Amino acid sequence: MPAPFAPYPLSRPRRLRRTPWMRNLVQETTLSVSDLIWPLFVREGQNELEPVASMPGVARRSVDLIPDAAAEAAALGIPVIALFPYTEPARKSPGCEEAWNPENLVNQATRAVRAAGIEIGIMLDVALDPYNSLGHDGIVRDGVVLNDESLIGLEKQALAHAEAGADILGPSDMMDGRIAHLRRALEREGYQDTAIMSYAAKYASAFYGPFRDAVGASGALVGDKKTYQMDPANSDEALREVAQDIAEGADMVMVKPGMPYLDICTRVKRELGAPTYAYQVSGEYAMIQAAAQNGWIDGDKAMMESLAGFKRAGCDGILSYFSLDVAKRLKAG
Ligand SMILES: NCC(=O)CCC(=O)O
Ligand SMILES: [Mg+2]
Repeated sequence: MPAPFAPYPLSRPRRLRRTPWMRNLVQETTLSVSDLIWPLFVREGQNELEPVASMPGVARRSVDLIPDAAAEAAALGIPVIALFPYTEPARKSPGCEEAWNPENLVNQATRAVRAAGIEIGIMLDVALDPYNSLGHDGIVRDGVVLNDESLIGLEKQALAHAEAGADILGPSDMMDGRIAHLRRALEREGYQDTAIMSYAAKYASAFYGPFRDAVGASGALVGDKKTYQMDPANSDEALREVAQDIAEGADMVMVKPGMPYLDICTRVKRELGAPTYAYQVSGEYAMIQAAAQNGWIDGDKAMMESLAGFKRAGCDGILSYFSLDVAKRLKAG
């Protein structure tokens, strides 16, 4: 039989796929528990564990339950948890003052984890949307999301989070100049060791829907976020955004969402070489869970494959709602 292409039969790629040990030997990337950041939702009350309907398997926990979740993550080797608040509507305002309340939910939860002596990193978002009655990440006046005025609030929020004990701040607001502004404030106030993981290339995406449900922001948002989050059509612009945040003092950078933007992850890692993370956002999680619940895909396998994709694309780590399940699977081997 004639060879269908020149190297065959000298090259038979299937040789390297014959057995599990051979497949392990030639595996190019590995997903490890140390790649994972686990987002958790915090709510008011005592001993409350409230499922989020649009995110099967995800719940909002009252502050008192956060240390147990953190301890479980730490025991599995997950390096970082990220805390997000479900803010009661009565605590939201156009001025977003709850964002820098030392006693807001994420600050309380951070202190509770610290008080319990759990060895795990804590990341807190810096953005005004969970606290804004208008649902936007910055201060709104006459229908416009104001850039420089928003930085003043973001600075107060960042300092309150650093004071509460956050190890990593995640500015997710996409205002221009926020990283330099926050970095200077942190230096000035003595928080020089507080790391910044910038949501540097954050797209105006339809995949955030379930998250807004989880934090109670779905009803609040007036209009859309296209004047500050990026156009999904753009790639070079992401490189400029990320380079700017690194120059302004970001220690780590993030691409968000994840799966539809793996090309951006690859470019950012290759061209800028910074510690690069992807956020596998709520809509990506919900798609996999919904299909799995319908029996249309094997949810566990799809979960592991989706995270392997981030590593192959060049990411150093992933924020994923699957983190706990992934860590358990990796431990089981
Ligand atoms: N700043 C954090 C998010 O906006 C998360 C979005 C999502 O999971 O859909
Ligand atoms: Mg920017």
